[in-house]
Amino acid sequence: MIAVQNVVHERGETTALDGVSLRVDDGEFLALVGPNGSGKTTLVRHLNGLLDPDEGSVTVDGASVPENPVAARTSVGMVFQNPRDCFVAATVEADVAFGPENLGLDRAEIDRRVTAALEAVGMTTHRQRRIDRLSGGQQARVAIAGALAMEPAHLVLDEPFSGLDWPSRRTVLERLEALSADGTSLVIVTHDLRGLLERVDRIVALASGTVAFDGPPGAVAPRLESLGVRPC
Ligand SMILES: Nc1ncnc2c1ncn2[C@@H]1O[C@H](COP(=O)(O)OP(=O)(O)OP(=O)(O)O)[C@@H](O)[C@H]1O
Repeated sequence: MIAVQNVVHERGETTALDGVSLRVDDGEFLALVGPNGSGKTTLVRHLNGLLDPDEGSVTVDGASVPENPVAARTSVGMVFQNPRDCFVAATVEADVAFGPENLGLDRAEIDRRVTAALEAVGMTTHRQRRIDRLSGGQQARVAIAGALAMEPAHLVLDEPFSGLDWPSRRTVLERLEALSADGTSLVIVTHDLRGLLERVDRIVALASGTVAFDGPPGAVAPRLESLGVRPC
């Protein structure tokens, strides 16, 4: 379980998070929405210790994230908004294998994970290609595959669908839904709820660093426009 309690975070002159509390249970599938600058990226960066709160607490499976950032980075997988900055190897296969290799897994298990992760994002046929020769959308899919291959207990994806075509988006969503059914907790930061409203358990909307809505998708639909989210 991920638990965020009364987190305040100042970024320069801005109070990016102003007393945010949020709980994500194991297996829960949550979409985090809100207008530009509302604090979504700042919030999710607290979940694996990339940022520390000025006030309040963040725990993952009962352990304080600021006190155990290495453990948090293992149990909370993260797909960043700009995947280009995060590749560590030259080819698709080597990049997706990098995380599992660092977990010390044997070759057969690494191969199984790489194969499954590339299949989940529709990139099987690109396995041997150089990442710098891929399109932006293909690179975004490799970044998602890299996180999937870690098989983390919790997975956070910050705007994972920018640049993904509809078939890739649907394939990834189906895989995420299956992961959630198997007990992985999922947080997706997005401006676009297409294909998500019927899949997620909860929507959380931020506005000016505070939680403006936290509830089931059925309850958010009439309020989407006022929450700064495109109605589906
Ligand atoms: N590195 C930084 N230094 C100073 N202020 C920052 C920094 N990063 C973000 N901010 C400020 O913190 C606030 C929250 O930004 P954040 O990136 O968390 O919003 P967001 O909801 O993810 O936005 P978007 O939808 O545009 O990605 C904004 O007012 C932003 O200007």
